[in-house]
Amino acid sequence: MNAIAAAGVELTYSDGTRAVRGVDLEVPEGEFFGFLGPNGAGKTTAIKTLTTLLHPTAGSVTVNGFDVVEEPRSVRASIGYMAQETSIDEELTARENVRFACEAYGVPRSERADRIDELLDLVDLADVADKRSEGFSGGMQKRLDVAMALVHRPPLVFLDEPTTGLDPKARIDLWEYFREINRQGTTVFLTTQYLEEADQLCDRLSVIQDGEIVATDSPETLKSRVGGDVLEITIEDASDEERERARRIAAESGLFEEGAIETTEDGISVTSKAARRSGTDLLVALRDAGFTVVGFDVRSPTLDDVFLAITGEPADDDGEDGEAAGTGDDAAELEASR
Ligand SMILES: Nc1ncnc2c1ncn2[C@@H]1O[C@H](COP(=O)(O)OP(=O)(O)OP(=O)(O)O)[C@@H](O)[C@H]1O
Repeated sequence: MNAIAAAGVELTYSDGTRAVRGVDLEVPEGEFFGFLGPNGAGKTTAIKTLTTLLHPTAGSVTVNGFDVVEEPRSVRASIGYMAQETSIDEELTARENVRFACEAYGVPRSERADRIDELLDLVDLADVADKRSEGFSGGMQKRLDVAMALVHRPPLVFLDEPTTGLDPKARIDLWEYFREINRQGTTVFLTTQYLEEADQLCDRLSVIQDGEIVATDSPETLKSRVGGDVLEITIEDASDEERERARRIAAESGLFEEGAIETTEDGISVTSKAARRSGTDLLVALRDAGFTVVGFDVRSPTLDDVFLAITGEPADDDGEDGEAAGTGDDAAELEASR
């Protein structure tokens, strides 16, 4: 069975913003599925629609076999949801927070103590179980949030940008817990703006841009669409003419038969399978043509490169930033939907 099945889902806010436009989605049970997109792409709106916090303006969604509009209570009882904003009470200890979540989700009293220990252990907070969560680092708070989302052993858990704002170490730690949850059989639906996160964790992912899914595939396949690594070269005197001259030299060098060669703000970029192999040859060709190269970098494709390759446009070309508008009305949305 599919854990999530969405067809033609639209979500238009009351001010007319079409945040989700015709999303079709199927997530089989057991999958680690990602929703990848830049700020304001519609990830949070989509996740709130799947978790019953917002009503779709059109289309249909079933989650664990329940219709999100007809059977919202059954949907909620069968999912865990870790929102972007933490749901922990800083006045309470880690254990008290998880106990509170057990009460909220109706975990039978006799099972609570064991469940709390098991979950605090899973997210490595057993040692600080009886400390007030006030002093917890961002990463510890997120881990506690994860534990609280899992108290009722949901077969499906939604994680909305769970590692945004964390340092790299805390992020990598969290990934391990997410993997473990998935290994134990829980379907995971994760939204993220980080390609690396999606790459590390997801079996499959959809790329969302301006409310529409523009690609769905495994991370490997998506990255391969970029067509190789990205070589970035910075030149001294990066006037329009000089950047264009450098671009032509790269294009005519014969070093990169397949791939894209473009001017950038301060030089050129080459996206090609041969980027690593032939990068130094290009440096020599540029030097011979009188250029002074002041920067040189070969890197794996990033989210922006995937976006560029898939859509032909940089990820945030339209300059939209949904963060402020996206978080301001959460309480009202929750109220309205209950
Ligand atoms: N309550 C709201 N009312 C009107 N427009 C909204 C509301 N919430 C979000 N939007 C708009 O809907 C679009 C999608 O926003 P959403 O928060 O879903 O994106 P996101 O991909 O989750 O971004 P972020 O990474 O910033 O959370 C944006 O254009 C945003 O400005």
